[in-house]
Amino acid sequence: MPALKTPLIAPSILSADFARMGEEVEAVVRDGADWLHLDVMDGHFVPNMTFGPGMIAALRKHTDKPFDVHLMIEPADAFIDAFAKAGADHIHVHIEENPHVHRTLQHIRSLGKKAGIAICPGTPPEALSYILDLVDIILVMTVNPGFGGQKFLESQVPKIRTLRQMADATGRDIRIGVDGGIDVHTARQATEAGADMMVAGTSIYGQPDYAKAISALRDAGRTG
Ligand SMILES: O=C(CO)[C@H](O)[C@H](O)COP(=O)(O)O
Repeated sequence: MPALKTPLIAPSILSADFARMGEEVEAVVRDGADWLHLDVMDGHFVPNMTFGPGMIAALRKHTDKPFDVHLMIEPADAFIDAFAKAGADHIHVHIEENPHVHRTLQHIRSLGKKAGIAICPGTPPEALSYILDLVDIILVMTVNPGFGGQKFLESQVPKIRTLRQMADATGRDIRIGVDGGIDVHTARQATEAGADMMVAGTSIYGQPDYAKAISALRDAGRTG
């Protein structure tokens, strides 16, 4: 029998209690999170604002788990070094954000960080064709970025499948994450299409028992 594939789980602190963020991070780490997903929003690239490198540096003291930092900011280039210094392990920029994203990805890697590329629902997968050699993680947005608690866009499932084929064709180990509306009902569609990492805000931090929520998501997303 083929081995089951288990997706990584990255709770999004966007849905956590901002007044108790250190405790909220420790709680999901204790309860089984693989990575922490940190959404940085600027009120310009997306119509919402969150936090900057200062918050990430403060949270760094609460866990050694990888910090998966999703920059929904424009321009991002001027801030990459600050997020790296603050303790980001993976830095995602948006393909839509900047015509020189190839250079941005090179820069992220030159800092010793994993380079992530995030892609909005309206952007075709082929937009990533000429940068995949520089990408460690693809973050497929399954909602329009900016807010937690939105409904999973099923229209993105074929895109996940196409990106999985494109990623595998490189012969490199590229992770594909999904972000937005991921819960026990939608997880399987994403992982069957090729996602191997799931970001989840509401379906973890919106639940009374984080350990149960994380393990239910992981089970729901298991394939093979
Ligand atoms: O990037 C994001 C929003 O732009 C969030 O990570 C995402 O929406 C997670 O929230 P939820 O799981 O509640 O949909």
